[in-house]
Amino acid sequence: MRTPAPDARPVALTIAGSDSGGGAGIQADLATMTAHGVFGTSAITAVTAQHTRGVESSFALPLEEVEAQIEAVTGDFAVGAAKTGMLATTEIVQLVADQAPAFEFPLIVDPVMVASSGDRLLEPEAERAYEDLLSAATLATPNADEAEVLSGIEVTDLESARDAAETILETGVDAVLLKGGHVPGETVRDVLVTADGTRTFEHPRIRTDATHGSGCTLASAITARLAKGEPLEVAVEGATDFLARAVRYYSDVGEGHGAVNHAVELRNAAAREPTAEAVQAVVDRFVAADVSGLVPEVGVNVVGATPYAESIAETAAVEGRITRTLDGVQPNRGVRFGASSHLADFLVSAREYAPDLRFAVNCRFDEDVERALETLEWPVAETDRSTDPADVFGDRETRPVAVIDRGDVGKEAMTRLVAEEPETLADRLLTLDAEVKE
Ligand SMILES: Cc1ncc(CO)c(N)n1
Repeated sequence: MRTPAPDARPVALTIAGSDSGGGAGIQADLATMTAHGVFGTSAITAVTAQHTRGVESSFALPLEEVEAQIEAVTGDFAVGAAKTGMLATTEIVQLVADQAPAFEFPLIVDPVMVASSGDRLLEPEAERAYEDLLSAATLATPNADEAEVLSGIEVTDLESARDAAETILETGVDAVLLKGGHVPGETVRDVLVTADGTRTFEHPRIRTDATHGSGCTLASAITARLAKGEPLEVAVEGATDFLARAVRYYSDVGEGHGAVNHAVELRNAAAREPTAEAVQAVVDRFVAADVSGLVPEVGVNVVGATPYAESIAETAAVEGRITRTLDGVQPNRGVRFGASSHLADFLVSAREYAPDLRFAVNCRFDEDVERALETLEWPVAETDRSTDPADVFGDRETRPVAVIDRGDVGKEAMTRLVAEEPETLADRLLTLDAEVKE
């Protein structure tokens, strides 16, 4: 028999409703906990028939069954943190409020009242019972509408958000994270208020309605991080960053707006090795074909971004670039993440507007290259220091495959090729090389 190799992980608990649509509720919570390396347990309060367009029906479980689930989990597991989501009825809110003082772990209360589709998920009478539950909680995570219900203060800006959060603190909850997603503006500001003060977490707003599951995902990310032992502010910062990516790279599922992507970080991490291998394969083709004729003074680099890359650290490139040798071209060192600065920065900026672009290579620019590009009739864009990447990559119809920079005093002229796939990138450079040699 084989020796088992147990994997001990922190445990988190979600007390929430089931979303048959998978984006929100228990399904979002468990996926988010898994994505954080935490073992997720659950107590289901209600079953909803739901999809990306709305809630078709909702059925609250008998109180004893909710209680039995919470007791089953807390009586056996070393729960590190718990969260509540949809609690559906006054009785369930009251049940959790009665149990919460005995919890030996932090409790995050996401006071779910209305789904992003506009459908109610809590009976209106239950709103008052939340005060009891909050008195035993570590953190409440209301959105602007829920904060208004809980505090009586309409949240329209930072100041009213702080006022509402401070009013909610009077219930006895240790901290309030008032989420800014529902407050208009180019920047989303989530305000964390505790007895010690206020801290704001800012993210550029993402132009999408695919926010189904965002509240559940944020609260679960905080819960998972607290279960792992992160201090509250660190957990909130990490969780808001996690959600920003989950929204930008949302799951385009269902006929409605889609759902947040709980797996982005996991998938991005898993894509690192294949991305580095793809860059290496492109480099190998350039070495085999000997692209010496296209190598500029500064050398050639090949950069590959993981599918959800937003920083240079998430791009792989040749350390020391590819340079000319006596017989052909050679990479100076291996492929490593964060090895390129210029070309990687170019690719990361392009990805702000063309997020499916994943690979780039730079090469020489001169009259021969310009002539070859004209013959090939590729879409070409021209940039200089002042060009905004939005103008180059913003429109999918006119997206260039080559971007030329004619250079400046002390700055070598350069061609950059981009592609969605590594093979396409290599084909393009080799085609250009052949055309230049014509
Ligand atoms: C089950 C469930 N919980 C929470 C939300 C909030 O989005 C939802 N839509 N469905």
